[in-house]
Amino acid sequence: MKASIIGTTGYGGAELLRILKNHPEFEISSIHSTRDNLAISDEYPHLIGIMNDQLQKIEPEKISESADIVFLATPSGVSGELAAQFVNKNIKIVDLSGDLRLPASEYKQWYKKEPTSDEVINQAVYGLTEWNRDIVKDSHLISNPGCYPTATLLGLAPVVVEQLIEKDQIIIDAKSGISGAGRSLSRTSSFAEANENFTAYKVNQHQHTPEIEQQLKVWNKEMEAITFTTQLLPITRGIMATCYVKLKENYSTKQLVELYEHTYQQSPFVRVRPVGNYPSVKEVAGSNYCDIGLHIDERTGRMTIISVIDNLMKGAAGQAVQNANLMFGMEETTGLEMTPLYP
Ligand SMILES: NC(=O)C1=CN([C@@H]2O[C@H](COP(=O)(O)OP(=O)(O)OC[C@H]3O[C@@H](n4cnc5c(N)ncnc54)[C@H](OP(=O)(O)O)[C@@H]3O)[C@@H](O)[C@H]2O)C=CC1
Ligand SMILES: CC(=O)N[C@@H](CCC(=O)OP(=O)(O)O)C(=O)O
Repeated sequence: MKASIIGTTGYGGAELLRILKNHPEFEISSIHSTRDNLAISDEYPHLIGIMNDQLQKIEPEKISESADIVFLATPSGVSGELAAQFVNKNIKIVDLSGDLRLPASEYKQWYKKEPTSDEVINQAVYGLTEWNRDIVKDSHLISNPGCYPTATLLGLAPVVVEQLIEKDQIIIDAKSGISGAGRSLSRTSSFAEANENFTAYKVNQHQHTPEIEQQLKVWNKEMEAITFTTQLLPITRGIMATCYVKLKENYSTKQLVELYEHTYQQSPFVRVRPVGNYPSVKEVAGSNYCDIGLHIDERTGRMTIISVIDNLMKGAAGQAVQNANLMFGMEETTGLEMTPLYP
């Protein structure tokens, strides 16, 4: 199967290259950039001797004639326009941006950008793979989830689906490594500002808030607004979402660990930790795993759920390929069974 990548020079694009270069079924047929005078190894010297392909112009007509799938690793605001140019062509599409995840009116409110048309958005299937395998398989257009929503939703799903928690008491304390902000330079992600620092940002205003709420409502339409805080960790990769929920009845930690194990027993990329064991971001770095640990505080009736992913893998390119695998009838693990890079 032939795959093209647009936005190749970004971090998500580079991670797609790393995965697809070693994928047994996908072959990278073309890589694209707005700067088509470069070879990818000019932009990324770590690829010298591995991949020296020339970056090409972004020409949807040509790409859809030569590839079976295109990955849009482009910024929000750009991806939607590109998706609109591919949807009626004979090519499958996986978009890594936020452009297709929300209805147009809500997108405008949270992203403060012009949305693409509802006609395109409505064709997209939300690619939270573990919960949407059946619709992902039959889709031609995938809206890949955001990095924070992936960690958060996989952590919350079992207790929301089983309706074990209060509908208006979810608090999510989330932290991301700096690669989550992409490769462009900015003051907040510069070394001097981020190193040995720890900063909260977009408090109660993060664009992933409605994406999380929307999916919680799919699982249980009674669910109400969440409290969501995002923070910048001085590490390169990794997200930890610590979720606090209020249980409706008394359960032991062991009972809920068993529920999580049961829920995810057919999900090779979700690893539930045993009682008393909590994951760290390093333990999933470079891999497509989402590791989840949990504990119930019997004094307060609250449960703490700790969910970690690598933002560039399960939070972006890894999940994108997981979805692409299903779209072409492959095992979802194909080309994605990397062991985490440790230490
Ligand atoms: N980083 C992460 O952890 C995650 C990222 N995402 C999403 O994935 C997408 C890619 O993210 P990331 O790789 O981090 O971002 P980067 O900023 O690192 O890269 C984005 C790339 O998009 C290309 N681009 C920029 N403007 C345009 C344009 N007008 N037309 C076409 N291409 C353009 C650029 O390539 P060039 O200059 O070569 O054209 C750039 O390298 C974003 O939508 C992001 O929100 C989702 C989950 C996690
Ligand atoms: C650390 C950091 O800055 N992360 C980014 C994640 C952006 C992202 O993934 O954007 P989408 O909305 O397109 O998914 C942020 O919090 O905005």
